Amino acid sequence: MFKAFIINHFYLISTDKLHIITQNLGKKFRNEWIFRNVNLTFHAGNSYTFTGANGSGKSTLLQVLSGFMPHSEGTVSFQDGDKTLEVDSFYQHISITAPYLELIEDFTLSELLAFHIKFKPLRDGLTISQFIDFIELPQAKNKEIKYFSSGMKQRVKLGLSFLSDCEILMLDEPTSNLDNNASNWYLKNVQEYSKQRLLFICSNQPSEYEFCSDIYNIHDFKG
Ligand SMILES: Nc1ncnc2c1ncn2[C@@H]1O[C@H](COP(=O)(O)OP(=O)(O)OP(=O)(O)O)[C@@H](O)[C@H]1O
Repeated sequence: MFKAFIINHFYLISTDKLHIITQNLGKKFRNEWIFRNVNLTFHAGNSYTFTGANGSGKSTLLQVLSGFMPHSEGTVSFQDGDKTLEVDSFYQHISITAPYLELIEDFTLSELLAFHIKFKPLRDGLTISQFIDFIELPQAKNKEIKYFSSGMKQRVKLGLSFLSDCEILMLDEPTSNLDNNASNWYLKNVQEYSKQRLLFICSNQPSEYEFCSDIYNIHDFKG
């Protein structure tokens, strides 16, 4: 019993390092509140999904949490142990895959990755060539991104989230444009590469988040 407590205690310490806390967080566009009174704490080592109808505010909440979009009331803070991080530094800890975030179309895949790793290195010292094998696109390494299919682009975006060396993954509609094979590739890797990290998913497809521990419906934050 005591041992279990100790193990649990250490588990909590080791996964609790980075966390995000929201207090009375709200966002409105003009006079329309998209969400209000969001009081949640998100811990590294856990996965969280936001569901809700089209236009309900999933992507908006994700962007507010990331610090990319300003909120209208309340607070969102990143805690690294006892330290509170500046909002300007949030991005260093996050990798986002979302339909509204575009890849640089004029680069080849190899050029894009060389550019990316100047800002966010890959985990475990992975090389560009290993990354390209991971996303299973070796034949496209010298092809310009503008000639990629939408599913190929989605693999690149997901690969960058899975393999970038950062603690927080934010995946908005992660399997959009993916065929069955690629959706299975996503499901296998999202579980593998979210271990010990903080994972957020915005989705209306249960198959994308079936493994997720905490699921929130945006409609619960309308009042
Ligand atoms: N920059 C903006 N200015 C004004 N309204 C916006 C802006 N961005 C989003 N909205 C509105 O906020 C609401 C929530 O949009 P959001 O994209 O967050 O929804 P969503 O739940 O992610 O939708 P979907 O499932 O279709 O992706 C929508 O009514 C949208 O029109």
